[in-house]
Amino acid sequence: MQVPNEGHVAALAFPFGTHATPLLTLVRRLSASAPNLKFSFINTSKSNQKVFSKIKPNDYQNIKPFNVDDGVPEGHVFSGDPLEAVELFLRAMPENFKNGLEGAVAETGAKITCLLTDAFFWFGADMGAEMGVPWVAFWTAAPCSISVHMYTDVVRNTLKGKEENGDETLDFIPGMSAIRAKDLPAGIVHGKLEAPFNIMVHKMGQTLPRATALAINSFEEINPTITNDLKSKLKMVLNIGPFDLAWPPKSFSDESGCIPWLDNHDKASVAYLSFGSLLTPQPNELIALAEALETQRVPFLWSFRDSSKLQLLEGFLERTSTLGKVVPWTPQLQVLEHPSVGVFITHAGWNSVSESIARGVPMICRPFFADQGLNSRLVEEVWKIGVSVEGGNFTKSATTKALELVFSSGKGGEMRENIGNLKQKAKIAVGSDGSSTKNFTSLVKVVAGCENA
Ligand SMILES: [O-]c1cc(O)cc2[o+]c(-c3ccc(O)cc3)c(O[C@@H]3O[C@H](CO)[C@H](O)[C@H](O)[C@H]3O)cc12
Ligand SMILES: O=c1ccn([C@@H]2O[C@H](COP(=O)(O)OP(=O)(O)O)[C@@H](O)[C@H]2O)c(=O)[nH]1
Repeated sequence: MQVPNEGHVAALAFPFGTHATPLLTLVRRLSASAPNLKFSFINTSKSNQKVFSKIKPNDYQNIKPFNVDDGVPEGHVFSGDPLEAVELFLRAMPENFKNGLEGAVAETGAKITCLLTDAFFWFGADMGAEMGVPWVAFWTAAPCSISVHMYTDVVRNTLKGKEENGDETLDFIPGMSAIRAKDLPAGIVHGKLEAPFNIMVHKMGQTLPRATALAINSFEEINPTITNDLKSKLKMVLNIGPFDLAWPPKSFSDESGCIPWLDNHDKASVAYLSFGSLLTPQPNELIALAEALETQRVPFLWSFRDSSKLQLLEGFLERTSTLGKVVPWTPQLQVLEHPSVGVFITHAGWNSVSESIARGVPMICRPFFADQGLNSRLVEEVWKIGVSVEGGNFTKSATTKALELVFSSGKGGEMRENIGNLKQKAKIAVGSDGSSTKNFTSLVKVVAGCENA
């Protein structure tokens, strides 16, 4: 594809959770398709160090990181509340990004020709308008969750006064008839509606119609009804994923020897556990998980990021040293790809759910916050490719029941068939004539400033 324009794209990253990593992957994909473009990746220093440390300098020749203020005062002592860093950052926006943009233009000598931001940053609409450039919003979660944020006012008005136990369904929103009020992210109908993060996400839902394009790390066929509804409300909706299928990493690191360990196990026999980059279950749930795995003698590979909590499992780790393996981090894509992995016990973060679908691994979901409840509901009730933990948190009995369901029941076989079908649809979407491939071509044209994208 001919992309004639010299251009300078500013990418603005949300530095928490797994947001900056997929945005950098997208920027790298765009840079590979449009080598004439310059990219400035504007993010906090801490998040830039994390995401750029995972790739080789040769992999980002036209991409330059710029660091912005994270809003944390000099000498600040954190309370331990994970929301504190997020709210300090939100207070620094959008001034910190305006300063970042000025720095990028000054250093490169090239004015910005396209604004590509995490979809959270609703102010991209005003910034793009002031600069006279397209604003492309990038949503790193599922189409379903962006939809509920666009319908927030409708949800609030429709459910007002009706919500008792959260079982009310959103059948008044296209594609949402299986979703309950209790599955929604906080800040829509439950939680602190006026908390800074929830105000930001509410404004996002109201402002997205001003975006030139909304890019999503998903594929149209995963939920056609929601995709078509979003297309009826937005200028351009471009599902361009799953990224890890569309643009697979060339290499990976397996410092803990996960793959050789999996090689010694039978097909579909291992439970893989991971709760993303932010979360570790509470002690009682960790112990319940361990008891279920040990009693059921299920081989397990456990990505356990908070080493300070490992001592909770001391006896368990000794007794199960020949049954399971606990590591601080795994090459998750390659682990899910391995034929020995039979189930993914997950928090249902979108990247993890998408990666599990792309590799055909059924899930046991234990959502904690944000969009995880939504994703878990889609897994269990819409796509029928896994289960949510009964009662909402890990107990020995609920975990045992979920493991038996996936590994040993007819329903488990149905889940494997259903996720195999979704995996096939994902592969077609990223194929040479697939919907995600076509959408990515359109996105390159928008970002490169080509007319009639
Ligand atoms: O890192 C985060 C810190 C925080 O205080 C709030 C969130 O919220 C969300 C979020 C909220 C609402 C929604 O509809 C989607 C996401 C965060 O997004 C994370 O996105 C991941 C995909 O990139 C994944 O879906 C995780 O489950 C989300 O936590 C992060 C934070
Ligand atoms: O041991 C691990 C655990 C997680 N991940 C990756 O971390 C991301 C987690 O993103 P997700 O959206 O699931 O959750 P979040 O981190 O935002 O809570 C996914 O891409 C996983 O492949 C990984 O590579 N190794």
